[in-house]
Amino acid sequence: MAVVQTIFLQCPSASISSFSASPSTTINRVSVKFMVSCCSVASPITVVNGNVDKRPSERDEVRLGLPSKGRMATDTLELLKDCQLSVRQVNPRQYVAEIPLLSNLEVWFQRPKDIVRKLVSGDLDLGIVGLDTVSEYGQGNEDLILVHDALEYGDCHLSLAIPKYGIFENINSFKELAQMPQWTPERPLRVATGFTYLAPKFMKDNGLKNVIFSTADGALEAAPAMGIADAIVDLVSSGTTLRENNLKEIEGGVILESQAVLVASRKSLIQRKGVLDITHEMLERLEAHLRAAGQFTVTANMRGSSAEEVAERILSQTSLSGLQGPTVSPVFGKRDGKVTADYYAIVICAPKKELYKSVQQLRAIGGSGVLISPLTYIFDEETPRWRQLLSNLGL
Ligand SMILES: Nc1ncnc2c1ncn2[C@@H]1O[C@H](COP(=O)(O)OP(=O)(O)OP(=O)(O)O)[C@@H](O)[C@H]1O
Ligand SMILES: O=P(O)(O)OC[C@H]1O[C@H](OP(=O)(O)OP(=O)(O)O)[C@H](O)[C@@H]1O
Ligand SMILES: [Mg+2]
Repeated sequence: MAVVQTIFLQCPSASISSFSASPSTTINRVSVKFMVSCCSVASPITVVNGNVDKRPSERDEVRLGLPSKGRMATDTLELLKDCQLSVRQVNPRQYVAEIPLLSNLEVWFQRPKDIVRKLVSGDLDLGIVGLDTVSEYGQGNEDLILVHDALEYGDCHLSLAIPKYGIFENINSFKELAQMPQWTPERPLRVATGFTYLAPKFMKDNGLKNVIFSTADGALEAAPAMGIADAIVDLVSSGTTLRENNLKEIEGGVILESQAVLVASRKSLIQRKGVLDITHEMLERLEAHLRAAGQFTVTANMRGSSAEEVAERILSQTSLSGLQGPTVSPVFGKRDGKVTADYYAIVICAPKKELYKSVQQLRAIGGSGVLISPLTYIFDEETPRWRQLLSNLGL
């Protein structure tokens, strides 16, 4: 008969990967139950005869992890607010909050990397973080599913950068860097990075063997000038930090393009009650908002002999097609005692980028009184990402 033991580990930043494997190798025919207490959230992992129990922890609430600090934190709350999913947090030091519109959902504010770790461990069901964080801390774990891969903020890329000066002056591509005779087993290329999974993987995948890595939490860009490293792998967005530190990116040196994403645990989506429904609603709202954010509603009046004739004129112009096509409605007036429609009101959606072009095209075909208003949401019949998610889950 199996013996079950419970051990409590108290660790401020416990990650499952740091300890889950070792006990299972030494304990045979004995079940050990660890309680990992981390930021006041405790969840059991049961190791039965060497196998980690992957059942979701016992709780009824669905948990969404949001960044507690850093540049992603405010933008994430703003995006949710724009989707009418405002987060209610009693005070900023409280790590648990709610979205009143989504009952049975708990919001947990966590560091981005801990959101990914807790999705993997089953302590969170959903999370919003940068793709770079999912890739670095998720390490290709198949339990992590990207529900929405482009939330349109937090844009940056993970890149290899080298000095502009010295032996690197004429090196402009990864290939040239890899072929430099300087890198040998005795004197490898020294790379400083906080991305200790993605950076070595990239080097290995691209065949650069003579390389070693050092890690630091911030201000990596200083490492080459300090003589600690030859190159760095770090996030770049405006490129200012690299420029100010005399570093350059090289062709073939981009490891990952990143922006904020909505990520979920596959296990939670399939097994935990309520997760799929909440995910569906969040996805619909996010898609509807993000689609609308790029468009304006344009209304105008046009003289015409029939709705079809007006529609034909509109459809002859490339920037005026709208979502499904223009809405054309008669505007009735009285002429010689008879009710007639000499004018038609038209409503279309136009991409923000093409706004002025749309107005010019409308004028060219006889449009007048052109009104432009912001669009809040565009709900389609079904979001393609939802269909994709269901098929990914085999549902
Ligand atoms: N310069 C940048 N511009 C845009 N987005 C960025 C930039 N740097 C990072 N990000 C995105 O924001 C996320 C959070 O980065 P941020 O630096 O704010 O927090 P952090 O790295 O967790 O904290 P810290 O830098 O204090 O360790 C990153 O994972 C990335 O997705
Ligand atoms: O291309 P840029 O717009 O200059 O941005 C890039 C910088 O932004 C991030 O640093 P952050 O501001 O998060 O500071 P950190 O080094 O303390 O993480 C990143 O680590 C780069 O250093
Ligand atoms: Mg940072």
